[in-house]
Amino acid sequence: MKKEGTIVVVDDNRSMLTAVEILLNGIFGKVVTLSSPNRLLSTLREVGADVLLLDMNFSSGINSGNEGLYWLSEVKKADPQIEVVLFTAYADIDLAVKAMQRGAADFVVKPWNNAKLVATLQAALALRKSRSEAKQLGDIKRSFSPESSENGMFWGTSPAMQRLRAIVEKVADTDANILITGENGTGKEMLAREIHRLSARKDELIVTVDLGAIPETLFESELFGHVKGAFTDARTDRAGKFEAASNGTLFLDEIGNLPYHQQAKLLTAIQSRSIVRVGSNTAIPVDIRLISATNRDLNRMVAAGEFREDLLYRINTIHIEIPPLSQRTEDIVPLARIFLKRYAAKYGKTCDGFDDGALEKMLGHDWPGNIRELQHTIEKAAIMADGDLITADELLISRREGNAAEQTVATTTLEEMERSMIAGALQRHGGNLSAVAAQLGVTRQTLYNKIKKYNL
Ligand SMILES: Nc1ncnc2c1ncn2[C@@H]1O[C@H](COP(=O)(O)OP(=O)(O)OP(=O)(O)O)[C@@H](O)[C@H]1O
Repeated sequence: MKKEGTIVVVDDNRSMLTAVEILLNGIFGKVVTLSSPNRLLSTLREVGADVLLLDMNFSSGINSGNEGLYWLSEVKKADPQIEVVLFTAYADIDLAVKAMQRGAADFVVKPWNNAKLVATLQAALALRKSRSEAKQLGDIKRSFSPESSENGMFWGTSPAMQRLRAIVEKVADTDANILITGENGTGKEMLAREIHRLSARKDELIVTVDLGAIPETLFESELFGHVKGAFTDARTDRAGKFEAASNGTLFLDEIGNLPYHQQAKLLTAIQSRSIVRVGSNTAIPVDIRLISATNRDLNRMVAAGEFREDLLYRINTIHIEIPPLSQRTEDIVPLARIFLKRYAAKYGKTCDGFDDGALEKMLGHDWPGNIRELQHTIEKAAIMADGDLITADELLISRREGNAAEQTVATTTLEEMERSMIAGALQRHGGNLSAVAAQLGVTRQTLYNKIKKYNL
């Protein structure tokens, strides 16, 4: 067989490096070894690497795999086409999942099996070739079709979603303000985008504002813009989200998190259909279609004096409540199949279905994190999958069992665990919400909600 492909191997254990070099030299076109990642980026460039075999832990660092993750992202930044296979002494599923989510092609656990290591590197090399061909093809295709419906919304067959779909089809093409409610991860943002796509404004922008995530001091300038000199950092005139969304759709996510005193400013803009940039006196007309979303009970908040009734009245001309996944069980398996197809393609896996045990496990779980939880579970399963069918063991979900009293105890413990995990991550990342959200695998919004919930 023709020897091809350039493989770079980085590991600080020299005897291991020699063993791998001898093994791979007989199989690949060129093998380059490095005992430290210091010159990694320049070496990859100089030798034109196809695949990098990267150790997750270097003896100088802590054995947390962070150094490997760091180099993985540096390499992908420098050349997204290089395939990276991670070498780890720890059969740590979470680390492997994290690495693959950040673009690694696969991972091999030490002590390694020679045949498995070679097969994994060969698969990564083949992946690199087919990706670069697909990229060329994709570039050509994209130039002909500007819209991609690849990750579109799945409605499913449950009566609840069918009813909801009928409402959406009726109202999408009007300018009615829509309020979408539902638990975390039920697909509120996805539905907002679908409504925009079905509306006459579909060729204009849908601009999303995460109301829970804007610092109080920046609220007005983010939403309404500012003029030069309005405050110290205002060096130029700048439009806000309302103006950016003009002629299109403004999606106000987590509207229930908007502090009370700012609700009046939002109401004024919606009512007058105009905004005034901070530091200016001139009203600028804006033509927006408003969609808002929250997982909180706004009627209860109104009753508790936390949400303005007049604002609620304005934003919920049409109210759509998305049911939790546990109330649309007929949609679980079809959704899981959609996600499996997506992630098997992403991670170059051949699995294309679930065995009976996996189906039973999926249907027996109540999915408190809804579609997002299902999606993450299937992504992890696709990463871990070895065969053609996903098995129950590859679906890493926790069953909720036991009587009600036991469940309460379990929930409290889980909440405590969650609180301390978030608190720890916040401390580690110096309060940087984006970094914490990325580490914990949740959206900034979910993180924000939990920070509020746990008073962190
Ligand atoms: N009907 C659907 N079909 C396919 N994928 C979906 C559907 N609904 C949600 N998803 C996927 O589930 C994930 C969560 O969806 P989304 O962010 O819209 O939920 P959300 O209710 O806005 O969550 P949160 O309240 O936490 O912000 C996304 O990755 C989305 O792509």
